[in-house]
Amino acid sequence: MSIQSSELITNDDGSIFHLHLLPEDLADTVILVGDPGRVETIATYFDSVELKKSNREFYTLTGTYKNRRLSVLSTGIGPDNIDIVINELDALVNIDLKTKEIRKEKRSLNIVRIGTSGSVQADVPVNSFVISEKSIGCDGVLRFYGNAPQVCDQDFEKAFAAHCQWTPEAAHPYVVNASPLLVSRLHTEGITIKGVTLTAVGFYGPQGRVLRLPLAMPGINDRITAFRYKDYKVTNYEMESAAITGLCNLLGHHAATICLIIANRMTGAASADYHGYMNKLITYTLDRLAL
Ligand SMILES: O=P(O)(O)O[C@H]1O[C@H](CO)[C@@H](O)[C@H]1O
Ligand SMILES: O=c1cc[nH]c(=O)[nH]1
Repeated sequence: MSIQSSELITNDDGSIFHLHLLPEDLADTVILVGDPGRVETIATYFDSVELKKSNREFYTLTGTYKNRRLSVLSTGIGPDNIDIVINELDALVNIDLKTKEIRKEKRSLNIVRIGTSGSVQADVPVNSFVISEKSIGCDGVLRFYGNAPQVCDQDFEKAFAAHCQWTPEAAHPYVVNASPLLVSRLHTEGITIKGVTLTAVGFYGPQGRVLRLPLAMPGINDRITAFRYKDYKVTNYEMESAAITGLCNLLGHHAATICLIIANRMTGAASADYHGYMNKLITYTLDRLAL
């Protein structure tokens, strides 16, 4: 049965609606970044570039690094964009865009986010590299998908919401696991830290920042810092990891996030050399993916 044109929109050239990509434009390993400028930075390390396409905040570049074909794509900021990006990446590989029929043989992509992030633990300092072994989604995106509970750790969710006194007026947090294969490929003892990443739906209030507006959950960051579940503690805040991981788990793709800590919310420190360390994180990650 084919999907209606209103549900899966394509452009005049046959490309998918927002990403403006054709199936052949995409490598099996896709690096996601928030900032379109970071796509160009990553490409400076490539041996060759075969394609550049952009629409809105979605800038895609495909090329090779040490003979491995990779695509790099900017998502812009926030989990709402992730709903678009992951559904469209999946459609590119698992739906025939001409007939709009779901393919019988499914393909799995490796999707790795390279991001920036704020630490919520004094012992996870600025300039460290954190791999999100688990992500806690406070964004609500996954809650719109009927089979979401199948990929969520509901005991962890309940413990987190109870400890943090999470308001029922905000979306109930969901907890998802990164691909163990990608986590072990990206992790090196002494270089990366495995952690639990909180995906917020905004940068200010949703990450407990107060400028002129009071918080609905005062003291939330202290409760997040103190939270423990089994051997886990929350390490960092960003804005995409849980939505990427949750949707990839539902759709059968492998996903992981690795972030540079640019701010420490507990000590008040900010990275003095964010771009230098981002370059180090990029080359580290490219080398791990090229193995
Ligand atoms: O540096 P990127 O990848 O954009 O990631 C982080 O930075 C943005 C906020 O400044 C959010 O997208 C957050 O997730
Ligand atoms: O504190 C931070 C830093 C980067 N990105 C975020 O989302 N939060």
